[in-house]
Amino acid sequence: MHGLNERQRQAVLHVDTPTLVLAGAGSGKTRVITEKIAYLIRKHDYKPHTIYAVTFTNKSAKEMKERVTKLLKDDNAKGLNVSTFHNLGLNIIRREYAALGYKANFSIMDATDAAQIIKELMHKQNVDPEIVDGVQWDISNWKNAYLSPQQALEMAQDEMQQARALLFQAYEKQLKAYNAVDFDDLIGLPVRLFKEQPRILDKWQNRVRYLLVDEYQDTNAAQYELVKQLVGVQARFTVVGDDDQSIYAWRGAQPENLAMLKQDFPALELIKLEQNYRSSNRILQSANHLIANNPHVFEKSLWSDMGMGDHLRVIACANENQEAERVVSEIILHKFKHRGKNRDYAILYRGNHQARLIERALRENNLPYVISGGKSFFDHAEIKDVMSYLKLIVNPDDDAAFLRVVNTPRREIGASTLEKLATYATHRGISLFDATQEFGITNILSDKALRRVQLFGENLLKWAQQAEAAQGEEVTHFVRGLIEEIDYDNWLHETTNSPKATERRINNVRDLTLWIERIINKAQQEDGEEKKLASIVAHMTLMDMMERNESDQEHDMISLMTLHASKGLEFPFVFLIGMEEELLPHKQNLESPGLEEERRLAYVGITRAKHTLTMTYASKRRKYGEDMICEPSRFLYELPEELLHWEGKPGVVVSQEEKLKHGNENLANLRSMLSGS
Ligand SMILES: Nc1ncnc2c1ncn2[C@@H]1O[C@H](COP(=O)(O)OP(=O)(O)OP(=O)(O)O)[C@@H](O)[C@H]1O
Ligand SMILES: [Mg+2]
Repeated sequence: MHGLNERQRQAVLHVDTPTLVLAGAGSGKTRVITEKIAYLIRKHDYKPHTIYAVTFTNKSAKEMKERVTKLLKDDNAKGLNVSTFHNLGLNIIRREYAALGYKANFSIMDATDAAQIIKELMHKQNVDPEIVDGVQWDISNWKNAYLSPQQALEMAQDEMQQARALLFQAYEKQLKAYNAVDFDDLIGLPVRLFKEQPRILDKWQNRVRYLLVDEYQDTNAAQYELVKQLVGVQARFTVVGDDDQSIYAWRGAQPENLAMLKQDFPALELIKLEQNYRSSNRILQSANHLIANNPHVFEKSLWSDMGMGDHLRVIACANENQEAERVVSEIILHKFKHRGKNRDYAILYRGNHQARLIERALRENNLPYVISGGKSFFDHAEIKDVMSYLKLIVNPDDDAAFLRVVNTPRREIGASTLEKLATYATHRGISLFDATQEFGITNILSDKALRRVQLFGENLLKWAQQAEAAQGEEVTHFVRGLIEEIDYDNWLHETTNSPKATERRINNVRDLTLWIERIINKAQQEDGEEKKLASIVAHMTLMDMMERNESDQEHDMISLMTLHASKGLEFPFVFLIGMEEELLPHKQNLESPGLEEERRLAYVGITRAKHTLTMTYASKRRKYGEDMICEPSRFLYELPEELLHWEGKPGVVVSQEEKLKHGNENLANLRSMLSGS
């Protein structure tokens, strides 16, 4: 615990009473969690596998495990459970699937899969899409509030709500038939199971001897329930959070959970941290000043002994192109002056679409970058195809996967054949895959169709058997063999417009197999485990772009990410772009309580910076094919004037001349530095 301040030490030392650390950004909350895990293992003889820590992203889970391993040096941190809430839920379901009425190799449906299922259900049941617009959202909310379809139906107040609740019911039935769970189920199912079967809960309470939760302010009702269940009356837990950083209300997060803790656990020890170890005082004071505009559950005051630091810069740009160029030229210059590493720089923005121009500018200047939390790797059609094959091979009940791959590549199995097959399967209560294996279909399909369906079925069966037999490296061989056998590269050639796009897609598929290989090797090296396809598929479904890039991140690259994805991270030099009305705050959140959430988002962004923070806004921005005049964000005016340095005036479009002048200055600067070095 060397180097912790007094309050942090207290937070680590409280082992017998539940502990809440409530503190602002950069005050060492995450640090408390890692130190506490090490302390529990060292001084309280906790076995690592009895400690469970929950973090917000896969990336931070990985980082936390590494930090603890380092802290423990020779002591063994093997078996320590650090994961996201969703991964924790998945682990519970993996062990308890039978009690939940699932078969071992259940599939996990992501949001796109779920949307597809809902679309098909609407079509099947002839529901007017307009009536149920946004129903996926409702379903997610119901699940996060752990309401059953029955309860949703009872609560419905008009026909429209009824229609939605009925769709929810059908959706749940469909998932079950596919032996599949969706993302919300990963939390919801364990919660329900623990409610209904106290003996299983007992077992888990024994397994989870100590629970730690980071970024607690972003837990939703279901996640809080899971925490309460797991800790039980023993209440051995530590949670850390910052209500000012709650940015997931739109996903059901309830910052009130912070206040609820005191009610639910009267013995709760509340510890506040006030020293910030991350940012210069100018950055810190600006952040404090901004967030003071929000109503507060708990008052906090942060200080730092990192010196005043530079002024925060606000740069006016003529338009979004100039903004991108300017940010990139600032980075080039700064890197040169300070011999900065690429990885010291982060460019943060409100929405993913803002990354495009920045990316282009970075590429043009040969600056390596990595985007976190952008369009998921899994959203690419080719990745969906291959993953669907793998899912289906692992879980033959996954009809959604079956339908995706049955004609990819083309097998000439037509819509009417599929419909007959589906009717047959529904009638007999079996999956499409199973139906292909049955003799009964000979009576309903034409000879030609039958042959094709049976051939596909035989192949599936063969692959399923091969996959079942394979472990470790054999799994990689199997996946490569499969892609070759279905001649997938060729299919991409045939169906993709440009050679360049084809190449990109083939590379994506290659990346996927390389990634599978990495997962297998890692499991072998770290835990001596020979992975099977089923666990690899489950593991991968839970990952996001962030984790895929995890190995890249260790390389020297500039980070690009949304404000949401930046939570918990820190960078020496931060650029916050698009500081404009209707962008940040987002145009759909211009009024309370959305506006407060936007302000917290800005607060999160500002507090990522250690040494410098540069904010930019454009006076004009192209939206929907039109140039729109933009106003600087109101949040800029909520920062203390004396700590800012404005470059260019608000609302004044920078002329071509000025732009040129600036460009020339930059060049001249660079030249003089080059000649000086
Ligand atoms: N006692 C300490 N002495 C020196 N450095 C510290 C101390 N505590 C934390 N730090 C450092 O301060 C930085 C911020 O810590 P940490 O990430 O744990 O803060 P946090 O409260 O979790 O922030 P956030 O709210 O953004 O998640 C880290 O670089 C950490 O190593
Ligand atoms: Mg943190």
